[in-house]
Amino acid sequence: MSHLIVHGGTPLSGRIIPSANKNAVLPILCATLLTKQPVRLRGVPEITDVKKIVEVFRKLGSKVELDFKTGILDVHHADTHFDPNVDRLPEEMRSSIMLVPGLMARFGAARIEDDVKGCTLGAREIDPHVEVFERFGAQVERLPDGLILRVHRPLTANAHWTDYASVTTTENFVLCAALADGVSTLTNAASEPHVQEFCNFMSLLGAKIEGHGTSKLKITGVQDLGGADYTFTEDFHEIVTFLALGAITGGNVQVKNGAPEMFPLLDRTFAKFGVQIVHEDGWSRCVVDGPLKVKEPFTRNILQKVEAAPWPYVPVDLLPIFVALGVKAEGSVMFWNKVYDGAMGWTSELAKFGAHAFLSDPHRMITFGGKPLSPAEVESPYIIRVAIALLMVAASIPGKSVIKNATPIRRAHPNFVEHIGELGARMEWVEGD
Ligand SMILES: CC(=O)N[C@H]1[C@@H](OP(=O)(O)OP(=O)(O)OC[C@H]2O[C@@H](n3ccc(=O)[nH]c3=O)[C@H](O)[C@@H]2O)O[C@H](CO)[C@@H](O)[C@@H]1O
Ligand SMILES: C=C(OP(=O)(O)O)C(=O)O
Repeated sequence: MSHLIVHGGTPLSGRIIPSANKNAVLPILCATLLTKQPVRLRGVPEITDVKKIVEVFRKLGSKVELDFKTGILDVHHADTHFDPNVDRLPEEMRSSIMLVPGLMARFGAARIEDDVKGCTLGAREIDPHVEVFERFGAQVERLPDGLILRVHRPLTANAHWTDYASVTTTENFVLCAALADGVSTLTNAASEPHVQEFCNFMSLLGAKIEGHGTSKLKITGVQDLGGADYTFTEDFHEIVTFLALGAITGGNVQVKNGAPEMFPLLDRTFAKFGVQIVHEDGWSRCVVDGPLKVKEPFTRNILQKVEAAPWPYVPVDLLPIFVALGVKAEGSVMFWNKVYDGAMGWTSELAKFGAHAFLSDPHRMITFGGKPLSPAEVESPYIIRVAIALLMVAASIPGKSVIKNATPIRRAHPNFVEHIGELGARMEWVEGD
């Protein structure tokens, strides 16, 4: 287990270039299984989830050359083999489930391990995925530790309408439909920036997708997909995180941002905490004027609030980042996670800093910010962005804090500590129990 020692109190300032978005990189890596042509990916981040997928590709006989220094990954699934009774897929990461379509399309069989749950955010169902696989013709067999899926190829095109806009279910639908026989449609598709990036990559491989970025996708199956040379775009999660780190420490951070058109709601959310975000010439910067202060709503007797839900709402993965600002900013804010039922239970860790955060119910938390904070030893749940939020609070308090079990950060953010060190952050990893 890795812990982070944070020496807080230094305003973070400077320019920083974000990495690629884990939630775009992983489905794109899984998509490469659908083609027998070589694929080159550029800007691949050095994160543990990427390493796990690459390891499984190598075990299955695919050729992978990966250099994290240049960020270039060459993958060629030419001599790939798979036996669902022998081969296992990576666990403790949600993206594992997106290896299923490639395996089904190539080998007519795939597995889902029971532990494809990823961050401990609450219920993370596999049923919407299984329904998609069944729609494409899969027969499902229950094992003690997972599922085996068998299917005749090519997969059968279909029209499907999901219960809710699920990110990885949408990606799995597109992966299955790309090589299916006929035209498939998905209603209630997810449209997060990483889903859009994934669809762009699929189109580059030769998939025929209409409706990118909307809630209805139409995919016309093709016989084969080709190769590609693709460069990842900047991760909007990292952009928001770096800007928020600048704001919470009273610094001045500028982040490269090639897609400011994705930011209007995020900018307004920052403004609720008294933080102005300025986008200029491909860069975004945070501007703070004195201590953070919550913007009072005009409506009397209601709380300021941040509602997180599937895109185009504020993404649930960014909610903890705004909670950290809520702890710091003077005033009260209600945070509402409309997606997960177990993502808000870390108020007790915030209290160790002296923060006042109240868990109203499994989906809602209220911060009463601006209380005096002091350094503390806190423990992160297995949730990437909560580890970061705790780090943010610690970075804003003069003195030494410890974030125990901060390892999940390494699942999504390459060399995070070194990276923000360039902005003046003073932190180090230590190994322990
Ligand atoms: C690898 C990857 O891309 N992971 C992301 C992906 O996970 P993932 O694709 O697993 O998330 P889903 O969009 O499927 O939602 C996860 C869970 O939330 C619940 N749910 C979701 C939406 C909804 O309207 N109602 C509802 O109940 C369900 O229990 C569901 O199982 O999207 C999540 C939501 O943006 C992010 O937190 C994860 O970082
Ligand atoms: C929750 C996340 O990832 P996963 O779905 O892989 O757990 C995340 O990226 O914040």
